[in-house]
Amino acid sequence: MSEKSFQDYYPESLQHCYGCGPKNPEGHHIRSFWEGEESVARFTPKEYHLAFPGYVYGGLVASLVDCHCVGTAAAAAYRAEGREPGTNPPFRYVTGSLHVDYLLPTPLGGELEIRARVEEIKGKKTIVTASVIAEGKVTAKGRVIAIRMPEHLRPDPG
Ligand SMILES: CCCCCCCC(=O)SCCNC(=O)CCNC(=O)[C@H](O)C(C)(C)COP(=O)(O)OP(=O)(O)OC[C@H]1O[C@@H](n2cnc3c(N)ncnc32)[C@H](O)[C@@H]1OP(=O)(O)O
Repeated sequence: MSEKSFQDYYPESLQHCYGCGPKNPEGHHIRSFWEGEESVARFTPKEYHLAFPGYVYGGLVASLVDCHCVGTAAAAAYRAEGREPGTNPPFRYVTGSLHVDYLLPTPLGGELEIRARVEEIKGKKTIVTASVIAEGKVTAKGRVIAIRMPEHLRPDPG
């Protein structure tokens, strides 16, 4: 895929996240994009991502919600300022809170779609909600409170 994802605009030093870092060879490489007012990520779990036969491990589902929503918070911050992603100063967010409701078992074997919406931007806090969709059904819903990364956690202050 040639289009740049939200995560491709993270500063290089922050591209190693296990969930979404493009530069983590062992990671999930979650990639998020705008589709109008929603953001979308697509991910196909591997056979070993199972919880019980035929269904996806809930921790993986939570990771998909987490990284997709945190990436959406960063992308939304650029949008709110009318700036292109990747322009300086870069926006960086971490997870303050991650809540997931598992509505149905998520079937293993096909592509999952994670669709998110920004509910609120208030100072350094952004609330993002997400749905995980498999075979046309919403199997999980999530809510993330993403917080602007504090200075002391930044590997590349600026
Ligand atoms: C970009 C990099 C790769 C992507 C990362 C992928 C996602 C991740 O896995 S990140 C790793 C997991 N998360 C962490 O390790 C974060 C650990 N926690 C922390 O560092 C801090 O507690 C942190 C940064 C979340 C908040 O600290 P701080 O900046 O001092 O926040 P603070 O000023 O107290 O609060 C700001 C606002 O956020 C809210 N808030 C802060 N923490 C939380 C929380 N845990 N839950 C809910 N709300 C919170 C506060 O209530 C406040 O809201 P309001 O403005 O409405 O009063």
